[in-house]
Amino acid sequence: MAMETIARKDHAKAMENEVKQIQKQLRPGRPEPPIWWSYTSVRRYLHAQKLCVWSYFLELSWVHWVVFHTQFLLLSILQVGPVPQHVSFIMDGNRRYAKSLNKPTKSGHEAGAWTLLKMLSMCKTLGVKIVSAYAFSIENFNRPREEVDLLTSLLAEKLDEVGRRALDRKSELFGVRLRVVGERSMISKELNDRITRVERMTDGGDSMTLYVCFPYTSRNEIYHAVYDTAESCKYHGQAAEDVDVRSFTKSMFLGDNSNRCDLLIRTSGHTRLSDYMLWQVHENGVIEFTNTLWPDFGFIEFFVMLLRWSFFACLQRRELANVSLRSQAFHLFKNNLFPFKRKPVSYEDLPEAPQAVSVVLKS
Ligand SMILES: CC(C)=CCC/C(C)=C/CC/C(C)=C/COP(=O)(O)OP(=O)(O)O
Repeated sequence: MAMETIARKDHAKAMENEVKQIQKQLRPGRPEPPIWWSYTSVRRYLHAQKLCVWSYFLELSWVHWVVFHTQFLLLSILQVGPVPQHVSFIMDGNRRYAKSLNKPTKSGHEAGAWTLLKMLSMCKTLGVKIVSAYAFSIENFNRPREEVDLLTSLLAEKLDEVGRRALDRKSELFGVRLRVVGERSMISKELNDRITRVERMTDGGDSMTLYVCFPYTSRNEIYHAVYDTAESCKYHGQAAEDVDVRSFTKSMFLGDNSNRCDLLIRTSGHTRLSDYMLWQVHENGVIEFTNTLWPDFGFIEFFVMLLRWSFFACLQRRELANVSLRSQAFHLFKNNLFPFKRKPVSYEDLPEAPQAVSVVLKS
């Protein structure tokens, strides 16, 4: 037992040293290429329509500059309204994308990984605090061996890249904290160690958390939460009544962030959840489906979804505050057109505060 503890401590120490070394190597600015909020799908459309000249025009650096700043401006406008706290993606359609271009499956998954980086960069600019992505479901282990190996090695590679960018001050992803959640007992020890290393590297990130679900299914997560809760009750001698939704939610893979998925997006035309985020999408959460294949999913479509979400969040909040659109418009006009000063009310004139207040949400 003692030997085992010593060995575990040695292993943890060795990993910590390795992380420090990587951080040291990364610090003296070896910048990654910028993640342009590129317009791949627009360019692909132009190529398909044989409008290649326009496509080359989009490649010009000053056009890039204009597009980048327009996108930045639009996101800044969006920030005026409510912004989703947690955005989640079901990244579907990578293989169909590769097939449509007569390319190997690998290039589809690589393009998909790049799209995820683009979405991360956009979400971070917007101020989204949590992003999660379905990178691999437990059922995906039934795919051909070569594809499973390809996906696992791509994931390891891309996680390193996210880690590097998260530590690079010049990168759009600086300050991102990375977590890989799911049935990690199903992946090899080497990959688990590599993931843990990147997780530790990005531990200090406080601008956004990225949860990569790998290998994951919601039912498996719920099973683990039930199991852990039962075990904890047994250990602490608690009764079933002591378990509430809040503590149960906390014991899920996403911990404190398990109950807050505001916007879930699934690409490629399938309108099902495929056992993903069943617990996390809360009562006011919105699910968006689009026919676009994941690697083609770009700024415009994402922006429209965010705008729609923001609009409905505004309506919901107004409904909760019990203020009608008409009365809001009336007050807006009244206050702006006839800005009469109200008579000041002295503190003594106010009625006495009630002894107790009960707040009930109107159904
Ligand atoms: C940084 C990081 C975490 C990268 C993740 C890499 C990545 C994009 C993984 C997605 C893998 C996947 C199973 C996609 C589903 O498309 P599909 O293969 O089911 O395509 P299809 O619907 O066309 O068959």
